[in-house]
Amino acid sequence: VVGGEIANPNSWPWQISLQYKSGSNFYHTCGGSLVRRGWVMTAAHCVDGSSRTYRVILGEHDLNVNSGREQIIAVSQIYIHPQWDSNRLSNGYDIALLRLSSDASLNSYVQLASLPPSGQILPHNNFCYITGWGRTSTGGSLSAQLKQAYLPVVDHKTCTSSGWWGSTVKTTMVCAGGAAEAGCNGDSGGPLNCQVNGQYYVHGIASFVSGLGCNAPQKPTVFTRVSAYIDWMNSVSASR
Ligand SMILES: CC(C)C[C@H](NC(=O)C(F)(F)F)C(=O)N[N@@+](C)(CC(=O)Nc1ccc(C(C)C)cc1)Cc1ccccc1
Repeated sequence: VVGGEIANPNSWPWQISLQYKSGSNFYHTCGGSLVRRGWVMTAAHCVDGSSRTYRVILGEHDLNVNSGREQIIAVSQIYIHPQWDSNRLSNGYDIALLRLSSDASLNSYVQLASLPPSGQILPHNNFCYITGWGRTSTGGSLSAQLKQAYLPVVDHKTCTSSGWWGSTVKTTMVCAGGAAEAGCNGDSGGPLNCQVNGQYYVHGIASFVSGLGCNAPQKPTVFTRVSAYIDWMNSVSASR
């Protein structure tokens, strides 16, 4: 997250750290959201095509400190959207569901995300926050502690205009930010937390930022629009 501030610990209790194993260590690679006690929602590009071993950490705040609030659970199965194509990021479908090897325990540090109603489109400037442990500047380092940044929604009409993202952005995506604050590598898969009627809903999954810079002008952070994939998620997690 570029800009913004360190979040109050566990104030986004559905945020998870997705980590992959390399050698005998695990490394943070993406964010994600706990959507059911045994299911995490993240970006397809986070778990693409690799035969890696993944785990999720719930109740996390500082990646380098064990607070005792963390729950570390292995990923037992990965369900990537069937129309996802890693060579066609601009087609969308950048969404995946991770089945956990055991159910998370819900408490004040670990809670389920609220998902929006199917098809819901938020208005321009809707109040949202991005959260994550991603780079704190373009080419910078990851943040050890969870960060948050105010990222208001940029409507589709603005986001797809010339000078902005143009036709790269589809209606199955949500744009947010476009000023000094932005998502960056390592925030991928994490939530865009949007306030609707005083409650936070995970309305986006961090998908991509400009290759010119995480907070390049007129290139807001682009998220997978969660409300476009409610039926798919229900079909996957219902039967398993
Ligand atoms: C892994 C890629 C596919 C997605 C990755 N996503 C993120 O970093 C996210 F925003 F989700 F946190 C990203 O944007 N990676 N970049 C590497 C940029 C990138 O790949 N962006 C991008 C944008 C559009 C497209 C397609 C839709 C034209 C492909 C890649 C980050 C970056 C930005 C500036 C300098 C250095 C690194």
